[in-house]
Amino acid sequence: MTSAESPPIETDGLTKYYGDVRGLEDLSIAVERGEIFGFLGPNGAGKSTAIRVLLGLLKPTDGEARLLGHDVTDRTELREAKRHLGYLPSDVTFYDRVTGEAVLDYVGQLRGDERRAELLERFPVPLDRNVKAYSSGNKQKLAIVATFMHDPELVIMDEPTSGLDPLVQNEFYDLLDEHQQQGGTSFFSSHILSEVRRVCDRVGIIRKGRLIELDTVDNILEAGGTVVTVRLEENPPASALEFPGTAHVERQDETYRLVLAQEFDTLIDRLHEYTVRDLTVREASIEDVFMHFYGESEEDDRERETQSESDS
Ligand SMILES: Nc1ncnc2c1ncn2[C@@H]1O[C@H](COP(=O)(O)OP(=O)(O)OP(=O)(O)O)[C@@H](O)[C@H]1O
Repeated sequence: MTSAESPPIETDGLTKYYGDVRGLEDLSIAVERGEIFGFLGPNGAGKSTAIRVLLGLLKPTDGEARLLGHDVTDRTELREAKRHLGYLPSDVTFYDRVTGEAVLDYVGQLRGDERRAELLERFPVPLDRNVKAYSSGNKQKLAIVATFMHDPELVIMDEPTSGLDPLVQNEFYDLLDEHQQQGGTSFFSSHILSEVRRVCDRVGIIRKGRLIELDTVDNILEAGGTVVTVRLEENPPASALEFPGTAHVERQDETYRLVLAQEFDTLIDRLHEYTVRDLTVREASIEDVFMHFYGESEEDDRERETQSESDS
């Protein structure tokens, strides 16, 4: 299969353990050509591990990964894939004591730089200054220029907008849109839900190394579109208000906050059993909808388990 026919990113059962520590478990995804794909999950979920395996920087423990149709565990194939790939790491580091200009010259010689002048106009940096003296925002802008200047088919980015001010962020989102319009594919990890809403077509959410959701942003938002806050006199446990259609229920004293699809009939049936003191309904934000995928940290999980053991 030629690279033009295969998905730009394809993994099958991809797994990575660091000794006994699970980094990533059984990841199977296919990112389609022209897609902007967001890779989300809480700290330590396995996003960077997945990205590093995809780039051939880490050897998988099990499973397969292909970039633009090339097996990333085969050196020759990986080299071929990288000619058409842009990579923006999360912790951008450049060799000390070189100018921004020299960094771009070096990367340009390796991969090409036909978009360099245009991108520098959009993401200006002090080219003649030593990169060591760059602010974190300028380092990130230089890295964006270096990532996109050979006009790659596929870009893989680890938290690309960290350190950027809002105007530069917007310029970056426009760049992703244009890249997409020209048939390019983007895959990036992010913690910023507003940017996911703004740019992503589809997201994969991982937690504790495993993929727990894979869908379009629109479908995910539609499935959990409303936030209901209700105050009940009887103080039942939060689970009393969980039913198919609720994405998330949390309780604080006598107030319950539900994120749910438009399942109002079921909700009203449930509430019928209680004395309702107060009720408000509003449209859910992306934070409301996505938060339950993040859920608690492993520490909170343990705390909750301990709590329920001592309650019983
Ligand atoms: N070099 C390593 N050696 C041992 N364990 C590691 C190593 N790198 C990552 N891990 C572990 O693998 C798991 C996944 O980490 P990873 O960095 O991929 O998460 P992440 O989703 O990128 O997190 P963040 O959002 O904080 O960047 C974590 O439990 C982490 O502690």
